[in-house]
Amino acid sequence: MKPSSSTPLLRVRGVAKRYGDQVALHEASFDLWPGEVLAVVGESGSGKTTLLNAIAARTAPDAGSVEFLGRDGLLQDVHTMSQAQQRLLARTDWGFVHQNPADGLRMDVSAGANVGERLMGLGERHYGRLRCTAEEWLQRVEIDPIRIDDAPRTFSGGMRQRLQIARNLVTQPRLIFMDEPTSGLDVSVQARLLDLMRQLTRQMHLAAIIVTHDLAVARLLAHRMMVMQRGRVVEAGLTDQVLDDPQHPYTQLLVSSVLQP
Ligand SMILES: Nc1ncnc2c1ncn2[C@@H]1O[C@H](COP(=O)(O)OP(=O)(O)OP(=O)(O)O)[C@@H](O)[C@H]1O
Repeated sequence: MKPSSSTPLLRVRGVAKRYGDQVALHEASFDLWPGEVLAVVGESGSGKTTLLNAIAARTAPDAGSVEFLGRDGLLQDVHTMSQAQQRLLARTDWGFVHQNPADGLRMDVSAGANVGERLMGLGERHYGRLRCTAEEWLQRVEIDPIRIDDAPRTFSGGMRQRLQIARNLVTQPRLIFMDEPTSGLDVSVQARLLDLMRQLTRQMHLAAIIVTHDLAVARLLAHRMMVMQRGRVVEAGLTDQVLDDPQHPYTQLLVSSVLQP
């Protein structure tokens, strides 16, 4: 398809997934624009992670299409590309921040190597440049560069998450997927991480899809949100509009349960 100013970064149409008899995801469709942050919210088991994994080509959907706007300006279906193309996308234009940092980091190699690895994957071999870029990125995510040779298993939970973000952003991706990036962290650590994520997405004009069960995360980070219940998108819209004036009874319940003391 030819690019135009009305071409989204990501075009998702009718994506569906079942596990055996169980429908985990009914047809989901949406567009995501460059620099836009979309939150996917809903209770446990509502299909958020299934949707995220289907979009990020981590699992194959049973139906539907996911098209991504390449640097050549063309939309390409990520599920019909070769595995080599998918891998290239995953380590260049896309990032994936896991809920558990151990799934996204190499816990026993140095922080510097964790950040430099994606650059090396793109052909950078100059040790001095790799180290310098890793130091810059540690600083950007508020990790003291003095820790560059330490392994993430010696880091706190918040530091590990920030390192995961640095590792993903070093290749200047255009889209980042995040699966419950702040859950399991102390409230003050969460607040700092959210602040950092907001700052980086804005500075880098980075689009993001963030799966969260926490409406406060959506409120703080997302331009738009989608609410899921039992595998269906039941409401979607601008974040403030959805949270301040929820239309669907399930969204109303979610919002009111947060407001209750
Ligand atoms: N690999 C799998 N095999 C079988 N069923 C699965 C698998 N993955 C997910 N499911 C089922 O699909 C449904 C949606 O799960 P999913 O993990 O997408 O929900 P979720 O909203 O991300 O939940 P949570 O917030 O708990 O991670 C659930 O009923 C789940 O049990």
